[in-house]
Amino acid sequence: MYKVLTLNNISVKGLERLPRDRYEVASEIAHPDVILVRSADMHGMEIPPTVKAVARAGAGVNNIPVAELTRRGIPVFNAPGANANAVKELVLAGMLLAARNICQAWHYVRGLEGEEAAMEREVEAGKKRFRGFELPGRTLGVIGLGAIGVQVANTALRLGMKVLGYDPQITVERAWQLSSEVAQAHSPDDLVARSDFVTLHVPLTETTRHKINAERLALMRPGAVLLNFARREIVDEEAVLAALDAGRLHAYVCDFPSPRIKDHPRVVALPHIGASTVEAEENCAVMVAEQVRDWLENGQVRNAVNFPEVQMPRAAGCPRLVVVNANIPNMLGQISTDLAEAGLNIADMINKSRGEIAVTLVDVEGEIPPEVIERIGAIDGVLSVRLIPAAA
Ligand SMILES: NC(=O)c1ccc[n+]([C@@H]2O[C@H](COP(=O)([O-])OP(=O)(O)OC[C@H]3O[C@@H](n4cnc5c(N)ncnc54)[C@H](O)[C@@H]3O)[C@@H](O)[C@H]2O)c1
Ligand SMILES: O=C(O)CC[C@@H](O)C(=O)O
Repeated sequence: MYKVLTLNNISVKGLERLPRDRYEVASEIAHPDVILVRSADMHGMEIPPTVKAVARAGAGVNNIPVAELTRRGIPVFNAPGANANAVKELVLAGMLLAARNICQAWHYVRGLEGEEAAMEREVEAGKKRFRGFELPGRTLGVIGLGAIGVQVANTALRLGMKVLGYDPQITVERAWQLSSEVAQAHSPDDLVARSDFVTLHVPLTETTRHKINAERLALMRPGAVLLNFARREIVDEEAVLAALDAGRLHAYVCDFPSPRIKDHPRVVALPHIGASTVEAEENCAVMVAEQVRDWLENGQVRNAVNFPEVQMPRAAGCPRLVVVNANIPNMLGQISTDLAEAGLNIADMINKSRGEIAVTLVDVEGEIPPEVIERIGAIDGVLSVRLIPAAA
């Protein structure tokens, strides 16, 4: 029985992919094999030695100690693209909220008092304060052209906007998806200087922390709108408040409230609901549940942020060894020598590496005695070795 610890609410649709006869899932469970998480902060958490995988039912993994888990030979899975449409829709809503001053106007109306005729007079008198602007012809700058950024860029074009993009590490897959009408910005400075709206879709890393700071805000067009549905720390909040107060920035729309920004009249801060749709929660949970299951039951890796992709069909009737090892010379040689010395024949084998980690799958003809597994586990550089019984 595999034990799965959930640190946040995970959609039932995903959990249903883990059959109850083989998986026990709970928010409190000793000796977990897997941890399923959304936004809970795992930095500083003691991660038990039984853990064989951590899975983020979402995109960002900045709440997970990925480097430490990599050193321990534990894959961290996520769900690339599974919540991208949900975030895209909220970004579009955010552009309209800012362009038409919708939150401020709504707030104004909720403060109105009195009888119908008086209220009508106040409405007509007050509405000029909320005059906005339209999207067609305006320029949207998208920083980060991954799953979300590409969808935001392509949809903005369909709304009649001009779109600039910046992503020096765009993948081939995303480049194929991106409309050829999206113009390339030469740098973040170039992008912010030429945009009426700037939207951020990069992961939080040391490189992206405070990507939008006072210097960059000073380059933005007067009256521009900044949207941040990526992570709070990508923006320097103090600098944003100063730009709003100076009238440079028209609005800051984000998914990350903090005490210092949430009440500013030109800030719209939502409670991290970018991925909070039924569809996105299901997509993410289903994707990571299936990936975790494939890892535990077949040793195959899909969508891990720290492990190589590894796929090998099961050889009929053969148990499988799953070895996680350091990406150094002669690991395969030592593993196959141990098997050969035990008189075991290898039916199929694959070895894939990424950075400091390699994964080796070996399908072996016949039973593998525990002492052979122990010997492989003791090879210098092997981080873990698991035996998966022959597929039924
Ligand atoms: N608000 C929410 O609920 C919510 C939901 C999903 C994702 N997110 C956040 O949005 C981020 C992006 O999500 P995604 O699914 O598009 O991820 P993704 O991995 O598909 O795309 C990220 C893109 O950013 C690019 N990038 C990285 N560093 C960059 C830099 N310095 N400059 C320009 N581009 C850079 C990468 O090349 C990649 O193409 C996530 O990491 C997460 O933090 C928030
Ligand atoms: O799980 C959530 O609700 C937020 C997810 C989002 O921040 C992500 O990075 O995918």
